[in-house]
Amino acid sequence: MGVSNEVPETVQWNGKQVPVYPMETVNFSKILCQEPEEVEKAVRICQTEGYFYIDLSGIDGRRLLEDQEKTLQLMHRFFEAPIEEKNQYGLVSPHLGYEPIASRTGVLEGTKDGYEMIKVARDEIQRDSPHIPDVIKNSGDIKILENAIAGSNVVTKAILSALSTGLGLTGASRFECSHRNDKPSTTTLAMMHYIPSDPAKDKKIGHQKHTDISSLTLLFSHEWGMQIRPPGAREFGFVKPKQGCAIVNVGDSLRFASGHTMQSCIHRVVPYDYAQHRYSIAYFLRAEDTTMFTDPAGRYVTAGQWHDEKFFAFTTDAELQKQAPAHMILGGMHEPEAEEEGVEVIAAPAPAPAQPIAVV
Ligand SMILES: O=C(O)CCC(=O)C(=O)O
Ligand SMILES: [Fe+2]
Repeated sequence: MGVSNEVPETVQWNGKQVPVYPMETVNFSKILCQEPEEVEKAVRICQTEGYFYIDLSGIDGRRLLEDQEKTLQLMHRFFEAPIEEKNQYGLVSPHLGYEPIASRTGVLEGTKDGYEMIKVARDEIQRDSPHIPDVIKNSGDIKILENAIAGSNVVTKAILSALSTGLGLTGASRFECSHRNDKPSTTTLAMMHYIPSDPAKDKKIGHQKHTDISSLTLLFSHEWGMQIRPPGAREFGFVKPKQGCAIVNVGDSLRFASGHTMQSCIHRVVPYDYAQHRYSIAYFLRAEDTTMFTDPAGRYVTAGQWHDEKFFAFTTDAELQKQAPAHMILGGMHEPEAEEEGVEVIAAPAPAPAQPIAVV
């Protein structure tokens, strides 16, 4: 089934009408029971769109919503702390530690990003003395982070399992078998704070366009700002935060593991209300480091290598990033030409060079 081009709603933003794209909703309680209709629906959505709301408002999911509210309070305390305290360990590895504002390319040409972020890896929180800044490391904090990670793991694993079932995968070919809980991976909880910014004058703005490295991303935010570009769509549009729901994105690893039949969701973040602070929590469920995939260039790579290369492309300066193969930032997803990006027209990605960019 194709993606509908109908956009039922628009909002006035940055001097023009911008679409608000519809998103289907998958019910978590039904997925937990692997109800065939819901499983089929999840598979169809992943193959055609690559994003959906997951309804967590039932008894099985709402404790996770409560965990996220507690995580939000912890984030406020963390982001209000002095920079030396937030940066106590720096960025220990790409999926663990603190990244200050302007560490990456921003959403507009010539800008840096407009968010700071603290990441707590799933593997790390289970160590005796995890690298977590002291400001959020008392026993209550650790429990909150642990609950947020464990709850997000249950939700994303249930979805992954439903997708395996829906595709008729059995035994070792099921997706869960490359996402085992006790095997090393870059799976992580990323907590982000976007600063207020005005696209007309500020130079630290939003979050650049990309697809996620992950297999599945579970995203929580109360504020507007997330924009997606549905497969084949000519422009970015907003997605509405929906009460009782999180957003699920298909990322590159699942796209690759599905033989490139699932859609990786192209998205970015822009300041919706220029005066507003925005907070988001993303759980990136990633494949075991040693999982092998064929990437969009036909290379046989490990999940760990794809992660490191793409992270390097995200954080390198804008000029070098343009030299990265276009398939790196967008996971092999294609965009229609002459796109209108919704903030200003940004040059189409440079043609892919013959060689992939260096591995960090
Ligand atoms: O902040 C958001 O809503 C999205 C963040 C995001 O896309 C990411 O961290 O990969
Ligand atoms: Fe993302």
